[in-house]
Amino acid sequence: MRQLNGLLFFPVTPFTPAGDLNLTALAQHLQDGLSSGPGAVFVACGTGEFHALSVEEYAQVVETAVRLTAGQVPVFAGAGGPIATAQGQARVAEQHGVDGLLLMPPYLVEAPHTGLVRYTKAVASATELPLIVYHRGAARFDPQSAAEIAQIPSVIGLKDGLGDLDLLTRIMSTIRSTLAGSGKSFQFFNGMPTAELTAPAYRGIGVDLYSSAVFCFAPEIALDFHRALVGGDHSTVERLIDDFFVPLVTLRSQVPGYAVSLVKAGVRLRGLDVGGVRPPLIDPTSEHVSALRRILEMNGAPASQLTEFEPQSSPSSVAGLASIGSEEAR
Ligand SMILES: O=C([O-])C(=O)C[C@H](O)[C@@H](O)C(=O)[O-]
Repeated sequence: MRQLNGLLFFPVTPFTPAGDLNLTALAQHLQDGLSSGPGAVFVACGTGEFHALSVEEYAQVVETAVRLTAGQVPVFAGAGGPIATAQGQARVAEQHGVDGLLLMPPYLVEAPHTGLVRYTKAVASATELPLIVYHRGAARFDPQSAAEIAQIPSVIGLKDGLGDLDLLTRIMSTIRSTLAGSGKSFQFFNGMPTAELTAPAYRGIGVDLYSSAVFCFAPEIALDFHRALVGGDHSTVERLIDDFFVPLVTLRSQVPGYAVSLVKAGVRLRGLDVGGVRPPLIDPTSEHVSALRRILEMNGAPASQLTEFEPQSSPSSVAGLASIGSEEAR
């Protein structure tokens, strides 16, 4: 397949107020995102609450994404969990015509590198699809094991969500020398939560591609940042980091899981009702949603499109954190 480029769109998965899959809202969300010109669509991944989808829902999300995208850009789908589940997802995604898979880290267990290599090979053996391996959580490779998976013919890339640039530089170097002369091209991705914040640092070690969850709810800001970064417009990069991404990450860091639930709240704030998140994630408190609204407004996100939002949960564990507001949001 052709090399990926541009800004990578990781859509949310909308739910109805009753908590069911909302395919109508998903179609709208995909159309909105596609109209802003992403480089690829990655459905049912972290931002898309991969961990919370049933087998049937996964198939519906993938089918909708492939149909709506209609070949404009490549579509990748998440796959993971128990080997048989990941293999089943890979087959379903392949039947629906996706262009590739993002292999999610295994849950719960910690495994040695040899086990992670075997896991990757087992999923790869079930499909013809190209695979990008997500380097995050329990899936921590060292340079040698990363080079081993890079030699699996269908593995085309590594998406780093660890943020250890020392390790990643050594992994990249080992993969480069391992694949030298093989003719195989291999891509690296910055897959950190709110990847824009670290995008300049990743670019410094040669990783230009990154996933953007912000693209879901503020595509104009995500694209301005991407253009500035690619074009070497340092003052715009710094301005957006200072005025938008740092306040957003400060807010995001208040509660585990906000990397996803704040994104969903952001999509709602911009006018599309994509519902809340499924447990174990929780929706942001109304104070945190107000802080997000302020961050958007201060960065020129049109206020006229902002809609009110009633959070579904305000657990006591976050009540004391609700003070994040005008000061920190600035
Ligand atoms: O699986 C996922 O959704 C991601 O890892 C991508 C996110 O878009 C992340 O990079 C972010 O929050 O910008």
